[in-house]
Amino acid sequence: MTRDEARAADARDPLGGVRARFRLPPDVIYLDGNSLGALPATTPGAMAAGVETAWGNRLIRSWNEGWVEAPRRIGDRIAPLIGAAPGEVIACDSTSANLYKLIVAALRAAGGRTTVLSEAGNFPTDLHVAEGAVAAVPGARLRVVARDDIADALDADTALLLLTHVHYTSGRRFDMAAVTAAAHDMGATVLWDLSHSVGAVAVDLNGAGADLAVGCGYKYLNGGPGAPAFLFVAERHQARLANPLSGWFGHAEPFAFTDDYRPADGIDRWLCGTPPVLGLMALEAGIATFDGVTMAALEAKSAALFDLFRARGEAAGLHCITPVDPAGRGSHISFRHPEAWPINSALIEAGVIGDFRTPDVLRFGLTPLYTGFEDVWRATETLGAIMADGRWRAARYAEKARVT
Ligand SMILES: Cc1ncc(COP(=O)(O)O)c(C=O)c1O
Ligand SMILES: Nc1c(O)cccc1C(=O)C[C@H](N)C(=O)O
Repeated sequence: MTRDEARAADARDPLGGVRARFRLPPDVIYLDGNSLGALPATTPGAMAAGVETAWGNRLIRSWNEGWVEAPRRIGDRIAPLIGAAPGEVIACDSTSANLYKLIVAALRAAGGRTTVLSEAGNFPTDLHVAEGAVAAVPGARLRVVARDDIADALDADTALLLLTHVHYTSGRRFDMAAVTAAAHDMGATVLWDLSHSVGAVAVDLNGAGADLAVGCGYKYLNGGPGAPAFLFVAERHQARLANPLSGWFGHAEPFAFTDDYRPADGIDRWLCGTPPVLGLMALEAGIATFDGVTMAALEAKSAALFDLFRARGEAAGLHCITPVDPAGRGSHISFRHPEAWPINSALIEAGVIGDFRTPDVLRFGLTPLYTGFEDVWRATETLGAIMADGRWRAARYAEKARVT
């Protein structure tokens, strides 16, 4: 594809107009929306109004004017993006905290089964939180096996299978329906981490018979740094699972101010403390960037961006580690190169923002709401130039940053 052909592809892209829903700096090509989504154009105004009017003028009255329902309202807006029904999703806490709540709850309801099974190389917080969660449930243990050994490791003691749907480095995607069915055949519950899936690929939790899920608000949902996360509990599990973080916002009647804890019916019981209202405002504006956009359209564009990136990245001398089959991957593309760190640093200096994942992965987010074909063409042109002229060998690119 030539640059003109990339421009032509942008001109006929049905999602081309959606880019205007974002404020992107003109001097960079942003390919890290899989880690921190771009700023939606409406977010500054929504936040300013929320601060000045709702907080500044309406003050505490705002709790009854939309604030207290925000976790549930926003959960219901996330639901269609992940194949969930209204009342099955709530926006709250961080992904890590939501993992803890659901892992402990699932273990306590597992009828004597004691094992949480997960994948070696899963996103660290999933394994770290699982380690802490099993320590909180007497007799429970965490078993971590290689991806290819998961099916065989499911057994009569598996209480919970904890997997990340789209892997954060390789981008490999599990077949949610098949894995869920295999776990159910063994009598286990499944908890899916959708952090790299929500807003990136079509997810059909109920179609797959999924039990539990969590996911991030600040990546493809464009909710802003540290945005509230979300959790999903299938309707059929809602009455039997208890939130171990039994805070007052998950109480049936928080404002009855009782000494005893009585959980709310339905998804509201997964709240713990006072919702972070300002963060929820930004998350709501982020989710609105999906209005009128189908996941099928996003997936189709992501696949086309991927093909262009892969061909030109490999031509530049990098080895693509993300599966070629669109059904087997998410919406980012990763390459392996022993000098991934300095190459990524040189790219950032040249205005192409992707990221590095230890030890040797270069990762680029393809976010079809605001990434175009010419962006990919220019980014890979820059990558090719950096590889050809070897500028990444300069000493300054070797310096490590605190956050990668
Ligand atoms: C798979 C996965 N789970 C969880 C998280 C993050 O969790 P938290 O938002 O609690 O830091 C990330 C990214 O940070 C992730 O990639
Ligand atoms: N949450 C992050 C942060 O606070 C700082 C830097 C990066 C992140 C990320 O989201 C990392 C991301 N989950 C990943 O897949 O690598």
